[in-house]
Amino acid sequence: MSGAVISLNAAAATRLPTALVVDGVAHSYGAGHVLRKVDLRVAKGEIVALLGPSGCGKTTLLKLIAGLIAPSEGRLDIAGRCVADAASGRFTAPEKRGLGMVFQDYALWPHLSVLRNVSFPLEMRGVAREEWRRRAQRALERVGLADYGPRNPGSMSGGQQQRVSIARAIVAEPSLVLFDEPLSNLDRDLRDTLATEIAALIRDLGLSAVYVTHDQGEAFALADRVAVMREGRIEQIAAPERLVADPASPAVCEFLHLGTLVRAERRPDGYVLPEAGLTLAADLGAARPGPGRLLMRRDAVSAGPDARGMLRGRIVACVFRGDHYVLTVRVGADPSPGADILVVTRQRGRAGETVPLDVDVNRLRFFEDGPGTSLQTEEVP
Ligand SMILES: Nc1ncnc2c1ncn2[C@@H]1O[C@H](COP(=O)(O)OP(=O)(O)OP(=O)(O)O)[C@@H](O)[C@H]1O
Repeated sequence: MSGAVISLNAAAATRLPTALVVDGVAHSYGAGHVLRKVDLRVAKGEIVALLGPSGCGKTTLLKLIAGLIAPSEGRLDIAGRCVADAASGRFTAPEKRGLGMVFQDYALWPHLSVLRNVSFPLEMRGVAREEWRRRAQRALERVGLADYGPRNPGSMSGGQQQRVSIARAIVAEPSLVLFDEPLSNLDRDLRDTLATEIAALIRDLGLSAVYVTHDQGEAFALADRVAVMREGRIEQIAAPERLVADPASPAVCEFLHLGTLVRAERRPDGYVLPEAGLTLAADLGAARPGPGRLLMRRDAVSAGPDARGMLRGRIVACVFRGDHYVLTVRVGADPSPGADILVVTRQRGRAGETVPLDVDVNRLRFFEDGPGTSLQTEEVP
């Protein structure tokens, strides 16, 4: 996206308060809660992605922010103004919240030209004709569609239509832009390009955004912070690098595919893996002993001719990933059922082959059992 920049008045921008505050917000569509006391703050100029599996409540949270539904508990502030408060019954209609929205299905009016689709939010506010024409044209230039104003949206590709809806979302320079899986109908290459462009656009314009996706790559490419959601809660919110380096729970490890999670018992002299019937020796000093899950990051386990062979395992599967192979290696002494560990290698492995493995115990991460830890033990490569 290139062209003229629609810029916020810098002095006004610095005076704006936090873009969004979600305070103890809960929601249910009927019997069960689909959102449970969610807290979230989005700073001015920040992009936060809501990432999580289907049904975890991402869209419900976005709809609450948009004003398409009302919270059953809690309060929402946008740009320092309360827009919903369950306790007092306060509720501001969506069109009065000062938001831009981009949906998965573009939501363009087929009977209006591209320019009129983009100018619609300005026309609704009573902006004079010359002014809305000029600003809509600038927004189209900003998304790389300067010459498309007179066209009909139906005659454009999916990617172009989504650019039109992005132009419409930013034309009124809202303090907050909401994105609901905007790229999921597009092919992979276009998704990567548009994700980068959306992030640059939001930053150039000094806007803030909440971006719903179930695609980790997309979330990591464009967000300053990513909120990993699970079962109606935010399990962890942090910068992408921090999520990977310091995951808060087994569920976050599973969702982000950070490695293999195996059941383990932590003891002062190492980790006992009951499924494999073996112990990984490590000096764990004063760490509290007990049962839990052990994250074996892919880069914590190595296989191949140079491995000293702390463990031995049998290759169960080998998947080629373009520039590396992912082996599933079953470790364990009979009669234990064995534990499957994912290992990244440069060489193809054959199913049935026995391989020596090295484990860097300093790169393991242990999660004590407790409320909230996931029961799922295997990671999908
Ligand atoms: N209008 C509705 N009436 C009843 N239940 C609903 C309604 N909308 C959503 N739900 C339920 O609320 C839960 C959360 O749905 P939500 O759409 O927020 O999840 P999501 O994380 O956005 O999922 P997806 O990625 O599949 O869109 C799901 O169990 C869903 O079935």
